[in-house]
Amino acid sequence: MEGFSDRLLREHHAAWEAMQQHRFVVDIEHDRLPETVFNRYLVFEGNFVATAIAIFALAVSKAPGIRQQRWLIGVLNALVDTQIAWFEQVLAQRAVNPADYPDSLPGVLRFRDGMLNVAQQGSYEEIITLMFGAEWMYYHWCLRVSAQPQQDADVRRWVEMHAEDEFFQQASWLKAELDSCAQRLNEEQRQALSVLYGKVLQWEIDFHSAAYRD
Ligand SMILES: Cc1ncc(CO)c(N)n1
Repeated sequence: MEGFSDRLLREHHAAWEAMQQHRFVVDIEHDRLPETVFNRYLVFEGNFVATAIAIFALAVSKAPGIRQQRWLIGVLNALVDTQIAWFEQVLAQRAVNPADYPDSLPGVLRFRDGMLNVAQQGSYEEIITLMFGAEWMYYHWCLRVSAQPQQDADVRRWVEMHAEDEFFQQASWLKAELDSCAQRLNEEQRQALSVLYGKVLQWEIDFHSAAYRD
């Protein structure tokens, strides 16, 4: 039988494909992403790590048991240590000053506030839907693009970080957890999660488009 996560992928195939073929993704695939776009994206992403920490912390507090909490705390640890450190190092090395790239753009704010509001107001299942939406999509484009070369070592590393087995395990855990959560929901609740998943993909598309603003 089709799992719930595969149902979401099927129901939102058009938005999924729009993200997989987003200008940002295809520019990296063809090794032609403008440096200013990547620098701006790094600032937006670095700021989003703080939001992601808040979202995963809310998931820990709303999780149904210790098994889920143990895994999610591992994710939090990676965000707080490895990810934050990577952004500090890469922004310094590229001499990118976040103040030069204001992130109060509609696409960035909708993504950040949309995700954070759902995490604050919503259920554990909704938070799992958010993060499955973000990570499974990201893993897939990075895996495809990692087969092509990127000259900029930071762009290359960024793609690799999201095509590696560790990130695949994280995205797969969210997928399996969502399938398991959905078994305990009625059809109306599943429909609501499907609507939410569609929003996440659209928020992602708009977030990635925002990096092109000059
Ligand atoms: C904007 C965005 N979406 C998804 C991911 C995957 O974690 C990410 N790092 N950034």
